[in-house]
Amino acid sequence: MKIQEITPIVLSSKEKGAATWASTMIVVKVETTDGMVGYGEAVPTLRVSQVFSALKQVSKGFMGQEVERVERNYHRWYTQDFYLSRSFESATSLSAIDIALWDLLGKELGAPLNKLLGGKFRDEVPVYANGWYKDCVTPQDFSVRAKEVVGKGYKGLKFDPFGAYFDWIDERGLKQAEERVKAVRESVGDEVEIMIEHHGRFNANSAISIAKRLEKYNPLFMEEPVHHEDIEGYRKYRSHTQVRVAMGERLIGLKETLFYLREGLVDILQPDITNVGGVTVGRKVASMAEAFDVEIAFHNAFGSIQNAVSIQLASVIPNLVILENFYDWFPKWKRDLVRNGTPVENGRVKVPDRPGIGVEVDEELLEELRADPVPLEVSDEPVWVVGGTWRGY
Ligand SMILES: O=C(O)C(=O)C[C@H](O)[C@H](O)CO
Ligand SMILES: [Mg+2]
Repeated sequence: MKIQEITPIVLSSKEKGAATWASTMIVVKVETTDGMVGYGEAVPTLRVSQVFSALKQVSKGFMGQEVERVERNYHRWYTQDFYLSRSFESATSLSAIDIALWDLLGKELGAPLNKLLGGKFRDEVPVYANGWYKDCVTPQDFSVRAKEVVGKGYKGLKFDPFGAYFDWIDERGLKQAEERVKAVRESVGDEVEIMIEHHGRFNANSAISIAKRLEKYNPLFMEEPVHHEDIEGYRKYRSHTQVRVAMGERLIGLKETLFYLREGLVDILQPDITNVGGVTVGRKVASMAEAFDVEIAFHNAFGSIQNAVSIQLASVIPNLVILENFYDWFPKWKRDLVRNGTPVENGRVKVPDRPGIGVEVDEELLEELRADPVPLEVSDEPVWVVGGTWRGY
């Protein structure tokens, strides 16, 4: 079965999500000479028009190739693109096409992705909630909302308590962050995991002060405490704190990931299948982390195709700790796009056994939501925060 057509499709709707980046989705549709269709997804955040164009370029490396040779097809583009290790746009395009090829392979064989990858290690995947704290500003807001989330059965919650602070945090910012975290901890009790999202925005000294203030609330991890590329900052943070560090959502390849692992900068790795290199590299990265005794918590913040493939991969690896989940805080259209949903029950998602990545896309809705690949609007609140939280009180 050969690749006949690769179509990037930008989806958008006026319905707001929990975050600006979540208002758009980039889907890739791959059609074969046998008339089969597979789906993948790429990252939109402030890159919609660039990723759309990159997909057109990367697709050229796949046209006419045999679907079944996923590793070889991946390597074909790895061979071609001199700047792949430096291009987020190329990496996410390659990842999206790779996901669609695995989807097709599963559909051709009538097997779910988990079977192609060696079978389920677990029948249900534990997930944590993100996106739940839209518009939360005061400790009281966080406390009330956190209780609702736990009421839905979630056993883990992630949130960013730092408001509009960036690079540097002062005493007032530390106090506000602590009050918010304390409010959540008191509201959910000791047995629910809380995860502190820093969005990679502090210098090392600020991040260290934060860790010292917040460690008593027993967070499962501190996510991206310093800027992604701040290697010296990570080293300093590691040598001055006792907390667990999670990072990895911006990693765009196997060897870049090896660097962070070998340097001992991370305890819980968060690769994103839609930019680390699809299923092909996502699986390798998880195994490499396993050899370093590092656990996996896949980053899973974008759309329903990413969610489906992340559940499949999370079901097969032995070193999964927990999977990110926005499903209950997606705008409705993202849930509707896929006919067979993956609801969260008791903090877990049942692993679907449908062929491929396990989604049946509503093609009519896909056409209705199709939008032009235009740049996203930029406001004072950065696109990467959960909406309405870039504020102090
Ligand atoms: O879900 C997370 O961990 C995030 O950090 C969400 C990000 O803001 C999002 O991935 C930006 O693209
Ligand atoms: Mg993050």
